[in-house]
Amino acid sequence: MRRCVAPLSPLISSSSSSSSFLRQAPWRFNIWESFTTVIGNRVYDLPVPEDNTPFITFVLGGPGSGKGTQCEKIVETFGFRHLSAGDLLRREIASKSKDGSMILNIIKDGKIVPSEVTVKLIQREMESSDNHKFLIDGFPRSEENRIAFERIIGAEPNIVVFFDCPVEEMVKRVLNRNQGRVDDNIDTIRKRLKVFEALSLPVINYYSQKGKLYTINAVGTEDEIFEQVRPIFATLKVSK
Ligand SMILES: Nc1ncnc2c1ncn2[C@@H]1O[C@H](COP(=O)(O)OP(=O)(O)OP(=O)(O)O)[C@@H](O)[C@H]1O
Ligand SMILES: Nc1ccn([C@@H]2O[C@H](COP(=O)(O)O)[C@@H](O)[C@H]2O)c(=O)n1
Ligand SMILES: [Mg+2]
Repeated sequence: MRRCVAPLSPLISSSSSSSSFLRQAPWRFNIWESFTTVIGNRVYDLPVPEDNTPFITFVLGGPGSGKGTQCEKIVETFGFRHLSAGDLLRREIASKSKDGSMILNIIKDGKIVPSEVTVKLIQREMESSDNHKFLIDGFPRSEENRIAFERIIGAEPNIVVFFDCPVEEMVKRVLNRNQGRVDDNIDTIRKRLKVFEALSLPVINYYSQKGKLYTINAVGTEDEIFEQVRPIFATLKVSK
């Protein structure tokens, strides 16, 4: 069935905000319809759930590859909810929660926070969200992250988008970011790149083998890169 609806937000927010959807089996999440949605004067095909089942996109890539930048564009164009694992962890530090200082030390060292901590933060955001189309940015960073998500959330990603960027470009972008992040210095960047290669690349390969991976060449202007991203979301249709 195809319907023309505008604006986007009423489509994706729903009256019943059940938190039990996360506990359902992932193979039940495949009932989707395609709607034609008008945003401004442009028309896109969007995946729209028939009910409140989540549509989960993992967004992966090395430090500074442009995940956060492209997620903002996906949110603007396709109305997803953006959950950055790094931002959730930084919020814990800022709120001085019991895990805050442990998280800060790990981030300064470029290492990975225990999976249970990160997944619980993601779970809280997912369960309280009216929007069930999620971009989970910077997660999973390791096989341990991936397995903890499957165990705690009880779901797998529908798709995985990987921003493939050369190391020199990532280093240049991070060093120019200027957002006052404690990990945006050359020593921590080196450590993060090692962690990316040793722990994150195996996860990317895992999703490639499962046929869920979309690889984006992350070199170019932000707009050029988004033109590679756009068709992934514009044509997503999950058949009944
Ligand atoms: N295509 C691009 N060309 C040049 N600079 C870019 C591009 N995309 C993003 N940037 C800039 O590079 C920096 C890193 O981008 P961003 O924060 O989106 O990366 P990230 O993958 O989320 O990194 P991290 O994993 O460290 O959070 C930012 O300052 C951003 O403005
Ligand atoms: N799944 C994750 C994600 C992030 N971290 C820690 O946060 C740092 C910053 O993450 P960004 O995505 O904002 O770059 C990262 O280097 C890790 O220390 C994590 O532990 N687990
Ligand atoms: Mg980021």
